[in-house]
Amino acid sequence: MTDADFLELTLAGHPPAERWGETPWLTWRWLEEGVLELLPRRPAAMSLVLSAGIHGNETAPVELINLLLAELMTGRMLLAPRLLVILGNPQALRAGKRYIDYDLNRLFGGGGASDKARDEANVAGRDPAEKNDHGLLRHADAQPGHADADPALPMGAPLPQSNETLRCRLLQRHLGRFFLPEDRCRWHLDMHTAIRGSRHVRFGLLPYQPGGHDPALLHWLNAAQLDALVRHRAAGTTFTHYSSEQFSAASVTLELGKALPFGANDLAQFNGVRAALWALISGEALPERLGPPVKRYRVCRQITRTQSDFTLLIPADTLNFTVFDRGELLARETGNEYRVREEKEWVLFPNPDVAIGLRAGLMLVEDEDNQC
Ligand SMILES: O=C(O)CCC(=O)N[C@@H](CCC(=O)O)C(=O)O
Ligand SMILES: [Zn+2]
Repeated sequence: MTDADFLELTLAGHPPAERWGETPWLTWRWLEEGVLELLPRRPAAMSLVLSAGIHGNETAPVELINLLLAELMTGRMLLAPRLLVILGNPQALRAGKRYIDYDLNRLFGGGGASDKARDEANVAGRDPAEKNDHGLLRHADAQPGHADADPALPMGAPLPQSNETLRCRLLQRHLGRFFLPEDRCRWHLDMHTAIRGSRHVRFGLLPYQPGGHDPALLHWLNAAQLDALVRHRAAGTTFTHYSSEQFSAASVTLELGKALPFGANDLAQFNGVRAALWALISGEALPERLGPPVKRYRVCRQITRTQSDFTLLIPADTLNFTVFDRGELLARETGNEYRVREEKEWVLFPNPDVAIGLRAGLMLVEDEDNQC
């Protein structure tokens, strides 16, 4: 595959003619569509999962990964960690859609706690009582391809098999196989882009980690010149929650700009992330932090759509990280109103087009105590 291109092959739906190969620094294996393992010849101090394209319309990080692979596969770049590269949802990437049947990033860990439980846990700042039941993908955490949940499927019912339920199980199996019991350092960087524009263009979301976050990961995020970091305060069903909870990986979801089609991205916006990623992978020193310190937030509440008449009152052109004042009405539905409770709250990922039971937005407060 040295001259071929991982992304091109994945989009074409063809495996490479050769399914393994080597350079002076590494050996590689195409494990299956969108899953490539690269192992350094020298002993590695880290096992790193690098994923993108969990949502098929989020293309900039996929292009970044492809540039990185071109360097590695031609022997121009050294490889320091054991590396598993994942293009999360090849069918959705081909279709240029967030997902085909369900939102893949609401399926990991078997569903488990409902979004309602996460909402309550965010307020209380604790893990929801309901924990994951592995292997069973449940309706409460899946997002059908239309705004309303399928009425034939009661909340909590097992999901029918689909592109995303299958892909989720497969990716979970790959993580289980890739991470080794003897690993001393496991990282997972899952790269996304936001649907709407953001006041902070490059930011990270740290999954809930009761024991706190790995200082080496926080240092790397700083060196990657991120503008902001958001700390989740409840367990979730994202890929990074899964790797963090199941494998004690230092995991982060990176959000790089706004979702655009392949070829329309300005990758120069992500030069900082690119430099830090290249340094991590080639085992070189991390770049210095430039500019102002990372702005820190934590999730204080999740807005969850629970009724069919749910109305989000946040205007469609509102940027992520727009601030709202105490008392402002954000959303309403029968029996429920979402108003800003804290003196100031910042909105993230407001989305009226989600299924009943799912997250329609996150509300954040500043997290200036640096307790990430
Ligand atoms: O812009 C949006 O509304 C969504 C962008 C996106 O896909 N974000 C991830 C964040 C995962 C997390 O909360 O850690 C997602 O929604 O899955
Ligand atoms: Zn995404």
